[in-house]
Amino acid sequence: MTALEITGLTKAYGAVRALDGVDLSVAAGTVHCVLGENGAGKSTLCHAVGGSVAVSSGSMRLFGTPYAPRRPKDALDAGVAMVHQHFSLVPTLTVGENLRLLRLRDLPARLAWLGDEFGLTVPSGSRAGDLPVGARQRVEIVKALLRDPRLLILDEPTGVLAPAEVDALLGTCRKLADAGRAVVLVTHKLGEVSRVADAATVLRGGRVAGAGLTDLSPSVLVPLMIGRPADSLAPALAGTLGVPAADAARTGSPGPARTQSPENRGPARTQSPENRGPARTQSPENRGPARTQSPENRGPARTGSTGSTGSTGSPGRPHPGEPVLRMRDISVGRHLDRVSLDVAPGEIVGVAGVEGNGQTELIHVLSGALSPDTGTVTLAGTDLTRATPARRTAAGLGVIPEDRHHEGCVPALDVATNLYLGRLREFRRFRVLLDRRRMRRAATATITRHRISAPGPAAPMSALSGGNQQKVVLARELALDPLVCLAAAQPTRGLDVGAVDAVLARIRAAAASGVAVLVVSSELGELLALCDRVVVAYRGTLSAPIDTSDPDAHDRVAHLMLGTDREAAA
Ligand SMILES: Nc1ncnc2c1ncn2[C@@H]1O[C@H](COP(=O)(O)OP(=O)(O)OP(=O)(O)O)[C@@H](O)[C@H]1O
Repeated sequence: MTALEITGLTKAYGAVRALDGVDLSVAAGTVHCVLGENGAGKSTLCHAVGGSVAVSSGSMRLFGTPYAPRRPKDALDAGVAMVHQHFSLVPTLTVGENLRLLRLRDLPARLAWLGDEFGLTVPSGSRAGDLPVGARQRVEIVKALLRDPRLLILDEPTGVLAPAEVDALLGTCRKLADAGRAVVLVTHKLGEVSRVADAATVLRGGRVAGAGLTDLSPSVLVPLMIGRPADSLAPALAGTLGVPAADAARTGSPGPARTQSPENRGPARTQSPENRGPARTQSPENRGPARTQSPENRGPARTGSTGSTGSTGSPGRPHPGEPVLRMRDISVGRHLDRVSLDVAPGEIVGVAGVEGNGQTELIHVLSGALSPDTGTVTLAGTDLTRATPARRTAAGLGVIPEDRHHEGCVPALDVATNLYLGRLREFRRFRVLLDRRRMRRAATATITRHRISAPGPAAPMSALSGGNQQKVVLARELALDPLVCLAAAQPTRGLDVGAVDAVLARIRAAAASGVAVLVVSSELGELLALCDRVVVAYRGTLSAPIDTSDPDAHDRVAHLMLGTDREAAA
């Protein structure tokens, strides 16, 4: 039986054809993945099925019956539930209050059923806005499942989940499918596709590039998604794609080079030292200031040294440079307990950890969204502990927040303004007027350079796909002048594989030009490939830094993340 049959679906936003004659067939009892690069039309397709976007033409059938939802309620009544890319919880209400807004008569019984059947529980008494994004996402999933849908649509649900939560969610998808329901899952992670999908459809530029695919290997899917072969991507992407590093190694692709020179290319990172990419920082050639011509890398004179987070300089590493970012004794409520962290110019330090262990608060302290109870933040000797965002920007601190839809951009403003937020005075005319034409010209160049898929610089941010909104935030922070330190939370979350490749290269280029880089990520493989050192956030504390060239780095970090190192020590 076909659960969902879509024929010739078209949706135009002005000149942009978000969907252009899309056909899709999802069989009952299956999990069907929808893939494609940022802006390919995946969310628009989900919204059309979920009743929140009115299509221009085309038709749908749901379990054999004509289906044309005009609003989300029509979809819900027909048994279609959707988990959106952006959160829909009311942040000021508790989780329980949010769930009661659904007006389901037997809510406690349904919650108990979800707990028994899928192991899904929610912190009913917590304020939704206080939850880490992973927990919020879990509540969104519970909200959708409470309605016991025949068709569940999940638009990139796993980006914010910890590995164990991803496993649980994929298990839930499987159970639903095995019970005769159907699941449409949008994801950028090819590892998830091969684990859970029965079939996949790839969209490209609003059209179907591959329909009903059952060979779900990266070598088949990647070219359909981004128009170039899988082996053109760096193996550092293995973690992000969710494919085993060995898969990437088989493709023989270039290594996680810190610079673009061929000498710096190498094989995939695995746990054995032989398979490590080449020394990323040891040779002076790799550290050179290599200041590129792009505006992203303009900045003050830098040492180009790979510094240290302090305690554990490993043998063979160059003499660490003086840290430029110093966080000292930072405490935030019960989230951070006297945490200290240093990053030197040219160094990439990663913060690993299961979500909810203080990483979010660490970035909030850097962005100024949170004032620490104790401690100081200094950048190049300037105290920024309680500085305004404008002063942080002026000091050269770029911050890419975790929840960029709410914290990183202003959806109602145009793309150009979002690209230059905090720097608008550069485009002033006669001190007061904003020279929009000049700003939009500059924005157009940035849009092209960063391959942002947008109708133009004057388009509202809300018209961009999730991944492209993220690219705008990244482009803005990388373009700070000076850029002394970049703190990026989950910088590749929600990006397609080609964009992840480009973002990692940009972060490496920034470090190569002397920028101190702090990356918070739940992608352990990505952190190990990208960073010089990794510290692990666990229950509000940070571990001593682990050198990523240590052959045991992966295992050590994994143990620290789970707290099992303490058990072993005990
Ligand atoms: N409200 C809107 N107004 C104008 N254009 C829009 C609107 N919503 C989406 N678009 C455009 O439609 C196209 C498809 O967007 P969509 O969000 O469906 O992409 P996506 O495949 O989900 O991308 P991502 O992986 O980044 O989430 C994009 O070019 C986007 O800019």
